[in-house]
Amino acid sequence: MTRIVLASQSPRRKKLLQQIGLAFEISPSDVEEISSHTEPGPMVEDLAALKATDVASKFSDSFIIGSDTIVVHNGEVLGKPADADEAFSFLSRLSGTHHFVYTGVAFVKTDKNGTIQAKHTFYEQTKVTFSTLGEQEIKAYIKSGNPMDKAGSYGIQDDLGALFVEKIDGDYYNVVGFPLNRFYREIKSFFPEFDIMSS
Ligand SMILES: Cc1cn([C@H]2C[C@H](O)[C@@H](COP(=O)(O)OP(=O)(O)OP(=O)(O)O)O2)c(=O)[nH]c1=O
Repeated sequence: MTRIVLASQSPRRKKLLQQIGLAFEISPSDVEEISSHTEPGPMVEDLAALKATDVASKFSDSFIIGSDTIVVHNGEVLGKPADADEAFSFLSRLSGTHHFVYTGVAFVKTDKNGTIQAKHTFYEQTKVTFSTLGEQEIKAYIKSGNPMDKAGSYGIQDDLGALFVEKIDGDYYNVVGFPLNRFYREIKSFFPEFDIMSS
């Protein structure tokens, strides 16, 4: 059976793929995350493909999955905050307004010689609306440490992060970092040999 490799260090992505019963290995990529694309959708697809392709060079006869998540507020991309001050600035901007979370996913298939046989990418978008946050609430959340490794400085799945989200339009799991429903649909269309339900 073809080996499945998740090219990600994200504990959330690991948990979500375990949740659907997929058997996979983890091999994070340390490729520099720079894209020439400026539109968010193509940008996250490109970054996901960069990660998957980087890891693909180490695995023959494998199916490699890469992913990337960003937050876009008023047309501006918010990645992971550099420090607590930037986390404060990001969360202040998200307060009382909506933003979009984009996650790109890339599948790369390698053959027995390690050559890339197929590559497929897609992205999913979810609209998230925050309620109005007070300065003290933002500071308390930053103190918990949870925002620091997350795009836009929050985790919808965090104990306190969840309190800020008024509503979402789209896939919740896309916000967490991996769009499970779209992933399933794309696999069924493009790689029907992967029968997730009986893997
Ligand atoms: C908006 C949001 C993001 N995130 C996370 C998902 C991603 O892990 C992270 C965005 O950073 P990414 O660069 O997409 O991923 P990563 O660095 O964690 O892992 P890797 O590059 O190895 O795949 O933000 C949440 O966990 N919850 C949220 O609500």
